[in-house]
Amino acid sequence: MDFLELLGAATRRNDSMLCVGLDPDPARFPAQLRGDGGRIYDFCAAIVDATADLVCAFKPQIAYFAAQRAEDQLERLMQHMRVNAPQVPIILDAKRGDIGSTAEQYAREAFERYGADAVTLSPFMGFDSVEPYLRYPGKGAFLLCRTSNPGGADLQAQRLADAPGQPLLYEHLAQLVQGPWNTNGQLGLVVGATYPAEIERVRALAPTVPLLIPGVGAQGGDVRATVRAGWRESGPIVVNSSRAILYAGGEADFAAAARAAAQSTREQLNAARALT
Ligand SMILES: O=C(O)c1cc(=O)[nH]c(=O)n1[C@@H]1O[C@H](COP(=O)(O)O)[C@@H](O)[C@H]1O
Repeated sequence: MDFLELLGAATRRNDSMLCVGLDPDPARFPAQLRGDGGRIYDFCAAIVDATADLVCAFKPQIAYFAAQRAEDQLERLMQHMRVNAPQVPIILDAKRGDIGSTAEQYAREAFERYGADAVTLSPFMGFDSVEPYLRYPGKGAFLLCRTSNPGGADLQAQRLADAPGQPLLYEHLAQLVQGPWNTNGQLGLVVGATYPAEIERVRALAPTVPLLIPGVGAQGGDVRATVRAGWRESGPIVVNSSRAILYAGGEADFAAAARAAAQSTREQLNAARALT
């Protein structure tokens, strides 16, 4: 099954548009797992097992593993998800972006070393920095478009004076991803839940591509406004929440608390969709 089929199947099966982000910070682990970073796998595997029937995707953030010299634990976690939650696609959040020859190595890392179903990429270096990922049939790539952070507007909201219709940079990117860049239907866009008006604009310009939407939960994005702006019958959304789910509990009950938080977020998303 390719990424889009997996995403569609998981969304239907679990009746969920929620992606649980795996951003493991050992300083916030429950006491029994705190320590030298050696228990990252155990923490994340417990979260995966507690939420696999509630999500449409998981999104491990590679920096949290690399910073702890824990890439081996990310490999084990990817394997764990493959075996224990094979129906849930995995988006490796690495936000890579480099010249073609280096992008080939990053693509190998994401799809061959880690076995991800999709990645996040920065499109700043242009199409030839994205194309190596598209050589992997069936794999997905989400390009940063209008990100959830306030500084995202510094560049993304700049007007392109010499492009037809003078779009903003993020609008131009949305058009490219809906059109000429999306040669095999593998691309999606990242838009922040913190900017629903921009989500709506991106959705108007890119009506069918999947949108990865982080920013609900810890960053305060509004669930209802996010779904209203981004969800369409023909255009899936993957709404990510990381810290608000991972650290919902804190102590021995962390996995159960994460499950309850995931369940509540999923229900809020579905309720918002029912009103749309
Ligand atoms: O690409 C991303 O996933 C991403 C894009 C964006 O615009 N904003 C954003 O927060 N993210 C990621 O989404 C996650 C958000 O985490 P929480 O704020 O804890 O829910 C982090 O892993 C971020 O790196």
